[in-house]
Amino acid sequence: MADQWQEAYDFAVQVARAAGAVIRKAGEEEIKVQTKSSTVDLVTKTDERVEKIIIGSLKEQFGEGTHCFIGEESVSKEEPCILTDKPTWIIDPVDGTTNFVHGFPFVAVSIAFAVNKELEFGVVYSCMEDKMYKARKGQGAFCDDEPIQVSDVKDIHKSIIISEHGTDRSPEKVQKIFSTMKKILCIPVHGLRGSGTAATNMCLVACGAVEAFFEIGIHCWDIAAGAVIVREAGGLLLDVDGGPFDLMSRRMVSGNNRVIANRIIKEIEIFDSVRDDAPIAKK
Ligand SMILES: Nc1ncnc2c1ncn2[C@@H]1O[C@H](CO)[C@@H](O)[C@H]1OP(=O)(O)O
Ligand SMILES: [Mg+2]
Repeated sequence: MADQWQEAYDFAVQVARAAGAVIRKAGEEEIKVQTKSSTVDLVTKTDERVEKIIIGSLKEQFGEGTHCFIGEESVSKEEPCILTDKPTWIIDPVDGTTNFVHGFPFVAVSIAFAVNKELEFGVVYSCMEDKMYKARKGQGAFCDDEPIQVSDVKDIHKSIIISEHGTDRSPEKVQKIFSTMKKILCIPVHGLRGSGTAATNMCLVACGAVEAFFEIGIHCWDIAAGAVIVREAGGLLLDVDGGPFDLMSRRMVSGNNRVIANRIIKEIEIFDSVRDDAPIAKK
């Protein structure tokens, strides 16, 4: 059964490419913006439309009842966000919505597939750059069909680290985020970056452009596909406290190796975040 999910993997690549073309076209037209959890948490008709296209194509191909779906826009309409043992697609139709709205050219379609709660493959299409990142468990990671690998830098002083500011603007959280960034910058590292899309950030770790990406507040759909790509490129995933990575925890460090990841973890000021799979009343 080694190739059981090959058809699904190939189909996910096709669907991501088609979704990216829809996003590129929508970016040329007027974009109407709405907000979700706060005034800086943006959503557009394109996010909803592209998610419907992706889930519609997958349901048509693989049947309605057998596969489950966790999609950013469906979850924000209160559909459940629970990972079960069933084959499950985890989808962010437009990762980097703020970038999309502003014309900042990093926007990704992220599609992952998990079975028995284990990620089988991930596809990230960085649609403005037209770069297709993909990985399947045990088969390596690729960008536009070329194998990719994490960087071999072990000296933190020679690293670039990526993170994001998130959408929570409470001064206490912003203070912790900036305090962490200040400490990392002053190690010192070569640089701090942020592309505005978690999925793309993970691909930048996977292809060796940066050494690590960490964030608290991201959701499972932002990082599920990237998680497979980072692992298959030789990198690792950890919790921000150094423990095992938990896809639903909304916390993650992805690094090229443990030396770099551990050094970053030493500086991270952790703040609370409500798990993706928490009961809806708690969110
Ligand atoms: N509350 C949150 N805190 C931190 N990052 C978030 C977030 N909600 C979404 N993100 C994601 O983190 C990156 C930027 O911070 C984007 O990938 C963004 O995804 P989105 O564009 O799909 O919302
Ligand atoms: Mg996202």
